[in-house]
Amino acid sequence: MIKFEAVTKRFPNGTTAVHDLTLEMAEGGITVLVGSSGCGKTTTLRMINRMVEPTSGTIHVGGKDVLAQDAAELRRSIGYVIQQSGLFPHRTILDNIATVPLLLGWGRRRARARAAELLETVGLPADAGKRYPHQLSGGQQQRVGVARALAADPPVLLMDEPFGAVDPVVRTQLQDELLRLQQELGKTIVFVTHDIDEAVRLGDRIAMFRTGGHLVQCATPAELLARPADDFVADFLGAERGLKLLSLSTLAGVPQQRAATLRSDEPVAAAAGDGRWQLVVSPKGEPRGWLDTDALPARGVAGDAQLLPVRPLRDVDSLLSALNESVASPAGLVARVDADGVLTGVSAREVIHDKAGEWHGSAATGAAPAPAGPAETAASTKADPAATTAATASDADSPATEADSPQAADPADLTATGPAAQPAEPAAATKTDPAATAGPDATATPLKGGTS
Ligand SMILES: Nc1ncnc2c1ncn2[C@@H]1O[C@H](COP(=O)(O)OP(=O)(O)OP(=O)(O)O)[C@@H](O)[C@H]1O
Repeated sequence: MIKFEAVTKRFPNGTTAVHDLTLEMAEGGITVLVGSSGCGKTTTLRMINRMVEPTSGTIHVGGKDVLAQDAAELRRSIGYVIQQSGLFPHRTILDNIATVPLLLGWGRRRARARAAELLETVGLPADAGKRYPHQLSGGQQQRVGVARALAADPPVLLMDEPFGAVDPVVRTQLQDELLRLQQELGKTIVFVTHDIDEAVRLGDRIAMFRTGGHLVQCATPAELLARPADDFVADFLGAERGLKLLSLSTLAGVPQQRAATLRSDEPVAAAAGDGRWQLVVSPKGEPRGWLDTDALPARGVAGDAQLLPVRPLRDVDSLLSALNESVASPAGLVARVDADGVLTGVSAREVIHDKAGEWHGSAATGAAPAPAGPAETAASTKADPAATTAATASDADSPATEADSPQAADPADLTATGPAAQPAEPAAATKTDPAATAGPDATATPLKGGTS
């Protein structure tokens, strides 16, 4: 969908921001550009919609040379989302979202109807449409920024650190939303971030740059983590890259075994001889907590206060979560539940660790990763709901396979003159210059799912 061929960008002050870049970005995928500050990510992104003109080389979008197209038209046809959302402060949310359709001459009624539809798409309530940007939280504003970029249904979205200014919780929510939307819409997305975790979570492919605008490696997240091209990439990925790799596989292929359970909503009487750790479940079968029977007087009665916390995981949860939980679990067992939260079995720490090692090995050798689909955990993994006790923790080894700012531009100017009136590359324009990033065309044009 997007093809860079021998592209170089040298700014008038002599800085080479991008050096001889040849890179292809697949249709319908998320390509994440990562690298340390000043390595040319934003410049690369902005050359796609000609907010920055390449010094040499060619860029094709959808088979067409961008330099052969009208710059303003090109910008309106490509979604663009920036860090500070770049909303117009004196325009309502609906009008902000409707900006590009209006510029494209859709007519007010149709443009607003589309804007209202998009509010819902990005998970905002309908009444948010009447508000002004300052009346929304930062995270909500970013959603509006995404909605605005999607307004004219562009095939390509450019996203420049769109979630950089929100707290980690909101950031994760926005990433989830983006992945959900991407499954629905299948856009070609180019996403800039300096956060490698974000890149691993979102990217189908990750392009890593180093200072001077050099592309060092472009690969899938698993390839990158398992086989970094050089020390620079390995350092950037960090000492925990082996663990990060585990975030890319799920628990689905990990064998389960039946759990020693006690079914009760009430304080429970621990039965002797059932092993040290028992999982107390509700009458419906939802895990409530671990019970250490050794800590009880013989045949003693346990109240909720004696239950140790359990954090059950589903098949879609990552191996990383499983490893983490297996370490945290007092029993060394991970409780597994189905989509309704009902216990299906437990997996032992050792089993999870082995699976993690296998996954790492296959990624490192480039072998196709074992499919981690739910099929591997057959329904037979379910513990018998009628059972109050079954295997004990000591059975763990058994192979239980049963188991930019709004001030940027005056909206009036926008509608009057259209984005085309803005120079593609304003003097001294940098990505922190709101006027450069949130100009009408900027707004006119600037959004993959994962396991937890
Ligand atoms: N308009 C400009 N004029 C001169 N130099 C520029 C201009 N825009 C960017 N640069 C320089 O080009 C290099 C690449 O900048 P760019 O913004 O593309 O990097 P980046 O990887 O996106 O950085 P960051 O992660 O800090 O946002 C930097 O050295 C920057 O100072």
